[in-house]
Formats: sequence, C-alpha cells, structure tokens
Amino acid sequence: MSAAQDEPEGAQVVDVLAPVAVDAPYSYVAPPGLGLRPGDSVTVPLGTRETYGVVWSVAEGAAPRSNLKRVTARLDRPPLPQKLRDFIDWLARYTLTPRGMALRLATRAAEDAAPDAPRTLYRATGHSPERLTPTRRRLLAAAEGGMTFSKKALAEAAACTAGVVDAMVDEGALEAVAAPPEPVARPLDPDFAAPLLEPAQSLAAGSLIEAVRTKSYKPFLLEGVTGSGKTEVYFEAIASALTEGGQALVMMPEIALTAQFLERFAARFGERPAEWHSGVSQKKRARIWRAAATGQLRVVAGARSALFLPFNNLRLIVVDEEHEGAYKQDDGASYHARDMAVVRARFENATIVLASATPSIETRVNAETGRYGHLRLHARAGARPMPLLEPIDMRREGPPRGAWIAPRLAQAIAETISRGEQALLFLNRRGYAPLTLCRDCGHRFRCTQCDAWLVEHRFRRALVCHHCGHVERRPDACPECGATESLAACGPGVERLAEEAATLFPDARTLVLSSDFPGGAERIRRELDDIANGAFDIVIGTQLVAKGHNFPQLTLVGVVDADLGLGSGDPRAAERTFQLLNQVTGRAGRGERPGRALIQTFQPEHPVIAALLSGDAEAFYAQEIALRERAGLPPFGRLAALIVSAKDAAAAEGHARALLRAAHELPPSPRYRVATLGGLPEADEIMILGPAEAPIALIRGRFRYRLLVKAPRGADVQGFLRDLLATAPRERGGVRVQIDVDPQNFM
Ligand SMILES: Nc1ncnc2c1ncn2[C@@H]1O[C@H](COP(=O)(O)OP(=O)(O)OP(=O)(O)O)[C@@H](O)[C@H]1O
Ligand SMILES: [Zn+2]
Repeated sequence: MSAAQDEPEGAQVVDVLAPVAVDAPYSYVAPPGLGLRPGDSVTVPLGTRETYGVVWSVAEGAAPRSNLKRVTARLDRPPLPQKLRDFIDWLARYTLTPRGMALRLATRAAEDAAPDAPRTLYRATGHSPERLTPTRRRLLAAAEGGMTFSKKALAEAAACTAGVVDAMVDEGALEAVAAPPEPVARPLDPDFAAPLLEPAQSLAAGSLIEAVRTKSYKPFLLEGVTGSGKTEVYFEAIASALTEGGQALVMMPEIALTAQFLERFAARFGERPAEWHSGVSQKKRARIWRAAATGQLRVVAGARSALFLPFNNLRLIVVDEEHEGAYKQDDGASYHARDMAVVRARFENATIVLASATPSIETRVNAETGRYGHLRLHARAGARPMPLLEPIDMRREGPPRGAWIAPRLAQAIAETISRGEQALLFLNRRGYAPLTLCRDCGHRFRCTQCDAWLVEHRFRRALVCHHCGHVERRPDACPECGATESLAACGPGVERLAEEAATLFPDARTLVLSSDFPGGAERIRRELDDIANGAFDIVIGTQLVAKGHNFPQLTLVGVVDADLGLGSGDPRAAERTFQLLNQVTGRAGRGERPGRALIQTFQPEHPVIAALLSGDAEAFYAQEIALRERAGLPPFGRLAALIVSAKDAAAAEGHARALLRAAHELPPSPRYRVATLGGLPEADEIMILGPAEAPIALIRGRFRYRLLVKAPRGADVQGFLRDLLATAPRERGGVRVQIDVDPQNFM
C-alpha cells in the first residue's frame, strides 16, 4: 500500500487483454492523461517483450499497486466496441479458447493499420507539350475536362506506359495533385435497382425488413430450393439495414471464388461491398477494419473471420449456404462461424438470416421448434422448373471396365452439347486416381506421415497426400519389387474423368475445375466466369462447382459417384451427401432451358439417394431428425471431442486413458453428472466414449486418439471440460490435447 504514493495523481489501473494464449487480462497502471476507457488499444510490456492489448476494464478509483507494470502508450485505433468484447468473452468460454486467442481473431487484422495514404492524381494543365506524338495526344484527350485521374487509369485509357504520364508532367502538360485516400468501399444505394419480387419472395423479404427495422434480435431460416431467389430476398434485408443507417455482414463459405456474387450485389446497390477473405491484402484489411469501426463502411461480404470485425452499428448478418462445412474453423481456435454468427447477432440485437436450399439438421430443428422464424420459397423464380432427376443404376447399366461414365450419361452429354448447352460432370475427388498400386507385388503407395493413400495427380506428375500435402514424384518402377510398367491407378479423380471425356468427346471444349491447380482463387474466378459466359461445353469439377453458381447455359448435371461419402461412418454422412447432391444438381436449368440430372449410383434405394431422386426433402429431414433424436445426437444432445495426439502412439493413447480416468474421478458437480465407467448412463448424465484411434489415426506424423463427450442438452459441457482439464495429468512428452466443442468432422 505504501508504494501507492509513488504513482502520480490521476493514474489509472486498467486490465489489459493481450492477443496471446492467456485466458485473463493483466493489470497495468496507466499514466494520467491517457484517459483510457474499455475497448481502447494500448501497448504494454508482457514478459520480456512488448505487445499490444485491449483495455478490458478500468478499475475506477483503485490505488495502483507498486508492482504493476505500466502501459507504454495508447494506440491510435478505434475502440473495440463493448458488444464485440462481450462476444469475444462468450466465444472463449464456449469453445474453451484462451480469451487472448479469441481477442486475436478480432484484432489481428488491425495490426497492420497504417494511416490511409494520400494518393497522387493527375490532371491536364492546358499547356501543350513541344512534341505531340499520337500516344501523347491520346493521353491528353483522356485527361481532358478538368477531372483528376490516377496514373494507372490514364495509362490504361491512352494505352501507354506510366512513363509517358511522367514525361508529360515534366513537360508541364499534366500536373500532379494530392488527393485524399481512396475509400475502402463506395457508398451504396439501397434503391439503386430494386427488383420486382414474386409473391413468395415478397412475403419472406417483408418479415426480414420488419425485423431489421424494429432492431430486434431475430434469427430466421430462409429455406428455398436452388434458384428460388434467396439472394434477391436477403438483398432486401440489406437494403433495409442501409436505409436505417446501419451495417450488414454477409458471410459466404467460398467468398474468394464468388466474383459473380459481387457483380450481382453491384447491380442491386450500385457498388460492390467490401470483400473480406485471405486473398485481400493485409493493408486493405486493416483499412476495412477501421472503416467498419467508424461506421463508414456499410456492407462487408466475407469469409468466417469477418464475424470478428468491429462494426459499430450492425443491423443484419446473413449466413449464406448456412449448412456448409467450411464455416467450421478447425485449426487454432475451433468455432462454428454460423453458430457464432447467431451469438454475435444476439449481442448486437441484430437480425440474422441463415439461408440454404438444404439447411443443416440443427437449423431445421430450430426452425421447426419456433426458435427461428422459418421463411420458405418452394419454387424456382420465374416459373423455371426444378431439374429432372434420374438414377443410373451402375449394377445394371454401368460403364465398361476402366471407364466411369455410363453409356446413358455419355448419350445425354452428347445430346446436350449438340444443342449448344453445357454439361457438368461432378466428382468430389481431386487428382487422377485415389490409389496407386503395383500389379506385380501389390505394393500400395501411402503417406509415411499419415494414415492415407497417396493420390496421383497426373498433370503434376506427382503423388500427393491430401491430408498433409506431402508430394513425391510418381516413380517409373515399383519401389518395392522394382517391376516396371506395373503401377496401376485405381479409381477415378477429376483428372482421370477428363481423360475419359476427351476420348468420348474429342471436339468438346472441356474444363477441369479443381482447387489444387496453380493460379489459386484468381484462376478459379476467371474460369467460373468463362463457364458462365459459355466458353466450355463440358465442365468437370469437385464440390467447388456445386456452390451457389449461376451458369445460364448449363442444362445437364452428371453425378459420377453419388455413393461417395455415404459409407464413411461419419454421423453426418447422410446429411452432407444429401446437401451436396442437391446443391450440385441445382446448377442445372437455371437459365432459359430446363435442366436434367443423371445420378450414377450402386444403391438407388439408399434413403439419401431415394430422397434426392423423389425431391422429397421433407421426408429426408423427418427421418434424419428422428434418427438424431433417438441417438441423442445434436441438436438433441451435445458433443465435444478431445483429440489427443503425439509422435508416439503409446504416449497419445496413455494420455487419452488418463483423461478418461480423470473424468470419472471428478468430484460431484451441481452443473453436470458423469455416468459411471462401464455402466449404463442415465438420461441426464455425460458419457465419455473412447479413447479410440481417430478414423485417420496418423496425420502429419502424429498419432491421434479421440475421446467423444456425449452429453444431454442441458448439461454444462464447458464446465465439465474445464474441470477435467484442470484436474487431468499434465501433458508430457509432446502430447497435445485439442478440444472441439460441437465437432462437425469426425476424422
Ligand atoms: N424476383 C426476381 N426477378 C427477377 N429475377 C429473379 C427474381 N428472383 C430471382 N431471380 C433470378 O433467379 C436466379 C436465381 O436466384 P438466386 O440466385 O437468388 O437464387 P438462390 O435461391 O440464391 O439460389 P441457390 O441456392 O441455388 O444459390 C437469379 O438469376 C436471379 O437473378
Ligand atoms: Zn500425409
């Protein structure tokens, strides 16, 4: 206490959370005059280094203890709003992520914040240069009229190099003027091009607009068949948020690939929204971050990390394709962006729309029980019919050995392209062949670091592990027996399908679309554009092509292997397959002409395939929901996974067993009950399954064991996990425990 006098009058004690793996803010003393408030960003010493952090609370009137370190400086950053800080606290508690790491999700993008750089623009002075070449003449013509232009724009308009612009400045024919920085996004006009909605669309839009207007936290499921105009409908909700002076966030699973969406948005609102994903430069992201905090930026379309932007007046969140697995973040902090979007909306008192043609079981149940509003569009827009679906029974009319396209599908493709329309062949498998083996000795190529076969990529002449990315050259001889010409590719990937298509349709313009080709998102965006513009007759693709795209000339979809993924033993296999196949067949017939889809399957009677073929989504949902309810699976019960991994299999298994023991030795808690080991669990008890080898037992050289916590809906799973980790033995020998609350992936 005596040291308190050391601090000058007016010094503050503040709790600062740093963006590192700690769970609690630390106290610091801030010099008088900083006038810190919660949400402010500061720099502080932490251990031996200096870091930035966010003031989590200010202890008003507290006398600083002498041992407190000092806040070094205050950063020039807009404050992190209270609602966002509350959301971060909540997310950290729910997902068992250290709070500092949860904070980092929200502040990482701000780290690069450089002040917005002013730009230099050019305009004509009226002086003519001494020598007027045709190029110079074009340049001066482009700069005419007293307006200012960027150097790039002038050079482009005059088809000359930037050097010509410089030369004209030297000669006094152009002058440079300083201009304010370019805005991160231009103003949007909610009335720019409002569509004429159809009655069902209008009804759905009305409910959303009402919710946005009354500023009420209200989740909606917007469920409409593919091509029903869900996008048009939620655009009206965005327009309403804009009219109200608020902000809107649209989350999309593959935003980096959806140039089409941005164009559509611009056609509706006059300008594009701000884009937010890993392909956007650090600097740009820092500017978007700031503009979201000041309210200057009104609409962001982004990947899951956009959820952590510091919006200052968020009125609407849209989660497009809400059922998509891509919303689950699995490395580092593991959270489900769709679920967390609902939580964020609650903190913000915002409206939230989950849009899908094939909602997740969780969301469907929430809509059926009335927790979410349920808006439905039962038919395609513009009276377009749904595609006609037909099975191809591979047992009776399959292709000849070594081929993958059945005669009837080949026939349909031929007819389609002869009419000048497009066909899409869907196979959710990258590469040439999923397995390579030696016909002489039976040797199979597998990854040494993972429990997985190596996938042949013939274009790259390589064998690739799809789990860890390991690449090796495809040898000419078997490494085991030395035989040459003995290596055989087993099963098809998209590259092999392309080979077959080229043989069947040598004159067709064929494109393979796959995420692993060089060129990244840029290339895929361009290719998607080309498809939409009719530059190809046959498109062969993985699930990349299934997502939300509009290809007006596409009238035939061939699903090459509908059974792929059904036999995986994953509790979500049925749901995922149903969603994916609906999505991909939904690409057919979105333009003027009706669509058709042929489904190659060995089990046309399988409930998932049957539901798809009959178009009876209701029967599928009823059955799948009943199944989950009986099994106590989400959303009727809760799951959490503990993945224990180590370089040494015995160490991983040993630690997993120790965790299991610790769980059963926990003292009784009023918030949860743990079932006795080996006994039959009561309805209100938490059960721990395993440890079992994870389905992929080895990844990146680490052996993995899994414990699955299965709990009734009302149990405090997080409380249980926290208690368990607090009493469990220390992780030694490189053992890692990863916690996944609400796991989506059971690999
Ligand atoms: N009211 C409307 N007036 C004119 N065109 C419309 C209208 N509603 C929808 N459309 C058009 O119908 C097509 C499908 O609409 P949209 O992409 O919004 O459907 P969706 O339900 O989002 O589809 P998906 O789930 O397959 O992505 C688009 O080309 C869209 O412009
Ligand atoms: Zn591997």
